[in-house]
Amino acid sequence: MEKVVLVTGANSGIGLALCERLLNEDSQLRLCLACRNTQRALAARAALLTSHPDAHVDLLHLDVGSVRSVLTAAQEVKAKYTRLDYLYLNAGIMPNPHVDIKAFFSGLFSRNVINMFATAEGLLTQEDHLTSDGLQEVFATNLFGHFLLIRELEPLLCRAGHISRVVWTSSSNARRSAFNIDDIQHRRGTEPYSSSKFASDLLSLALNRHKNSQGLFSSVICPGLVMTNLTYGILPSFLWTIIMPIMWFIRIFTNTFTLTPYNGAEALHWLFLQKPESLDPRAKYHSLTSGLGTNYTQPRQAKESMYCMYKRPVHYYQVLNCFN
Ligand SMILES: NC(=O)C1=CN([C@@H]2O[C@H](COP(=O)(O)OP(=O)(O)OC[C@H]3O[C@@H](n4cnc5c(N)ncnc54)[C@H](OP(=O)(O)O)[C@@H]3O)[C@@H](O)[C@H]2O)C=CC1
Ligand SMILES: CC(C)CCC[C@@H](C)[C@H]1CC[C@H]2C3=CC[C@H]4[C@H](C)C(=O)CC[C@]4(C)[C@H]3CC[C@]12C
Repeated sequence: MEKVVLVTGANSGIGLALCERLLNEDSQLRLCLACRNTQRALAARAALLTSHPDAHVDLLHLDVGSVRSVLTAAQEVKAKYTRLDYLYLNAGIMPNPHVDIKAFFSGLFSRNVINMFATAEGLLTQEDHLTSDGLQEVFATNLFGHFLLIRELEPLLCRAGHISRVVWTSSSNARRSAFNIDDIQHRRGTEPYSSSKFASDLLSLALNRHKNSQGLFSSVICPGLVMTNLTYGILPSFLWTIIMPIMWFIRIFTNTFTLTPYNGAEALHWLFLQKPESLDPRAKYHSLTSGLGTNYTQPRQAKESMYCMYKRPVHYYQVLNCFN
């Protein structure tokens, strides 16, 4: 049977670009687009079939922010497929973002300017709210729904004699200081996005520790700064019109400014081609684009502070397991 690949948040941005790239790589794939909005999912499927008329593209209704939806979708996947080779955990949100304009202008004239553009450190806060399950929405969507999905799909992901891969779309905005193991939903802070992305890095480490022996391998990537619905939602559109030429100019000097979804999907695509044994479970794989527009993937080791947390991933995994 053909390889089966499931992508969450596949109807736009980096997820959709990844699907296009995977089909360019292997037109025999069985691709499952897991999306919450049926109309947008149908449009994405139609776009993929226009460029790959013979492709197998299935749709799965999945709202990763809803526990019930994840459980139902997982049942459907188990009933439909006998294998699952790649699970791309890409859906993500950054609701009600606020840019600290003062921090932006002081960063602009500091030595930290490149880092500020690459990571948005100290620039962005969000207003989170509760889902109908009573969870913080960013935690539920970016992390917990995906954790639950992996757990429910274990019969397909952890099979004797078979290798499966989980790939998280994390971010360079993931910050250890935004994460608190005693407040894993980030109820008390203003940087739920940073917290949820750091948590996905931590969970990936934990998954490797727990599941490699059962044939499941997890990796995290950072797509760089990509212009998608998520980024466009951060500023009013007229501001983006003014800023965009500057962004393309900075791109010449800054390889993390991947800018297009195609470029941003580079590391996701690259991981698809790698053998899991050759990967570093502690690295984050970055999509990068050179000034001349060449795409490449580079592993970057987590900071020392992450290693200090190296015992914590297991603890975090246990906390999540007890969560529901
Ligand atoms: N753009 C960037 O610069 C960066 C993005 N990322 C990460 O990349 C990933 C993809 O984002 P990007 O392509 O930029 O943005 P998009 O907004 O284009 O894509 C996000 C996707 O996630 C889906 N999604 C959101 N919430 C849910 C949900 N509850 N259930 C199912 N699907 C959902 C969206 O569906 P819908 O259309 O229904 O909203 C959409 O398909 C995210 O995890 C983001 O955090 C990381 C670093 C940088
Ligand atoms: C106040 C304006 C004149 C200028 C504001 C610029 C900002 C809107 C952008 C500067 C840096 C950008 C980002 C950096 C990192 C991204 C990160 C890796 C991610 O996961 C999601 C998107 C970013 C936060 C992105 C968003 C726009 C900026 C903050």
